[in-house]
This record gives sequence, structure tokens and C-alpha cells, in this order.
Amino acid sequence: MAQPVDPQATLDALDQAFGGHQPGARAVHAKGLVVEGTFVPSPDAAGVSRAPHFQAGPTPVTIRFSNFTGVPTQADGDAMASPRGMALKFHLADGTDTDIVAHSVDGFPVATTADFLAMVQAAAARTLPAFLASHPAARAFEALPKPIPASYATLGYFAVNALRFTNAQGQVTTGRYRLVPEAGQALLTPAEAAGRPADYLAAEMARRLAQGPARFRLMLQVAETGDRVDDATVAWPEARWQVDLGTLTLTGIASDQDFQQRTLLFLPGRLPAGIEPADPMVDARTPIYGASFRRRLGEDG
Ligand code: HEM
Repeated sequence: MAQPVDPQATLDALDQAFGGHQPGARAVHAKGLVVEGTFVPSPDAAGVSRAPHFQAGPTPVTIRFSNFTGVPTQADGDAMASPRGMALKFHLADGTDTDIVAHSVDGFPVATTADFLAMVQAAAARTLPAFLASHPAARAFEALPKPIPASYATLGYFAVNALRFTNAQGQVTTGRYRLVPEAGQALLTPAEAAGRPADYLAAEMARRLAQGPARFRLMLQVAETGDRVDDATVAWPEARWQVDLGTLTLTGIASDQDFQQRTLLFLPGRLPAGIEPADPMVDARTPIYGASFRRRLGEDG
């Protein structure tokens, strides 16, 4: 098994790549918006997993949308603000939580936390072109479109690390979550984005939710035999079967925004019985997210 990376080395490299750490901020995906909602499972969800939120609903959910970099003041229209993030925390009836951490591209530049560290160190040292030249998957990711959304609610999100689901009969399904906006996709051109206020995404979401809820479908893209489940750089074909797991309804902006931003920690490996990692990157991410969380919490003024 690959050696775990030093979480602090990853935070240091991210800080350097983004021009210095901002006290209290996440090392990456620093600018965000916390929204409240509920999840109601589809009739098919229990057939995929015995996890409690797939049996019955509604389950309360806290959602954090975010921009990519470690710069909390970054303008929403900035090219570096993509991929956008969508993190979900389902508050289960027994008092525990389970999380999904997704972003707006179906893929990832690297398959391991060690390669992630090497890539961020290269970005910090301004040697990214050399890294990309020797890492074809990272080069391919760099070339993928990173669209600028008109709204956080008009973009699709992908939790690219595969998970293994077990239902009450012991049947196993391996798949990757994706969140599909009911409103469809609505994007801005770079010129349109440049004309928007720096925080247009938070303002748009407040306006949208004041008029009524926004919805996403939680889908599971199911792996077929031979699909790589341990490598998030490899997208599976779009023709793969997708199971509709249920509907996420966004109901309002969280009123205690600052407190939630500070105290929320989303972990892709926080999973209930009936769901487990298939991709080793799920658990490899945990100590790095934990280190970023402890650092920003400790800096609280
Ligand atoms: C090598 C793998 C990865 C590393 C080292 C890494 C690192 C980090 C770190 C340090 C944070 C800040 C955590 C905090 O302070 O709470 C973070 C947050 C985040 N990451 Fe990753 N990440 C990895 C993979 C991914 C992948 C595959 C995705 C998307 C599918 C992703 C999406 C996000 C999002 C959306 C957030 C913000 C979560 C929030 O709203 O609190 N990351 N990541």
C-alpha cells in the first residue's frame, strides 16, 4: 500500500500555491455558502444500500457550496474559482452524520494523495507544466471545461471516488454519486461573469430560495465489471446505468452562516453501515481534511 502523505506538507503546499494561508480559512475551497435542505429517498434507494437515509425520509441535510481555491475573498466569476464544490452532511435519526464531498467536474487530476501533494508542490514552485507533461491524467483534467455557473443550483456535481453499497439482502453495488440540478445547467461566459459582483453566487441563491425551493437528484453511476474503482482520474462512460437515489431539496440559506462555515467538517469517509469506500483515496483524504479543520478552528478569533 502507498505511504500516507504528511497532511501538514499538503497544507503548506496549498498555502504556497494560493499565495499564503488566510487565518480561519479552509486550505482549499475557502469561499463558501451554507444552505439548509432535506433529502427524501427514491423507492429504489433501499435496493442499493441499507444506509438509514436510503430507507425513509425526510433527512435534514446541511449543504456547503464553494469555490475552488484557498482564497476566501476570490470573486465568484474568477477563472480559478472552478471547479465548484458541493459538500453535503445528512443528519441521521440516530444522531450521527454521513457526508458527500463533490465537485463540478467528473474526474480528478490524480489518483492518490501523494500525487496530489506532488502536483500542488509543482504549482507552488511554478513547475506545473513539467508535472503535467509527465502526468497525462492531470494534463487531461487541466484541459477539461470548468464552466462558470449562473447559480450554484444550475451545475452538476460529481463525488468522483467510488463507494461500495450493500443492501439488506447483502447485495453489493459499486458506484459514484453525482448531483443533477432540477433547474438544468445554466452557465455564464467569462465576459458575463466578469460583469457580475464578486459575491453574485450567494446573492443569487438567496433570491432563488426566497421564491421557492431548489432541487437536485442524487444519482448513483453504477460501475460495470472492469471499470476502475480505485482511480478518480478515469471517468466511466456516460452510458453506465444510473440509479436515482432520491431528491435533495434546498430550502434556505443557513442563518448562522459564520458559525457553520467555521465548524462544519465534511469527510468523504464519514459513512454509515451499508456504504464503504471502494477507492482508497476516500480514507486517504481524511487526515488531510482533519488537519485543515483543526488548523482553521484553532485560529478562530
Ligand atoms: C488527494 C485528494 C484530496 C486532497 C488532499 C484534498 C484536500 C482538501 C482539503 C485540505 C480541504 C479543506 C478541508 C477543510 O478545511 O474542511 C478540502 C476541501 C474540499 N475538497 Fe478536497 N481534497 C482531495 C480530493 C478531493 C476530491 C476528489 C474532491 C471532489 C470530488 C474534493 C472536493 C473538495 C470540496 C468540495 C471541499 C470543500 C468542503 C467544504 O465545503 O467544507 N476534494 N480538500
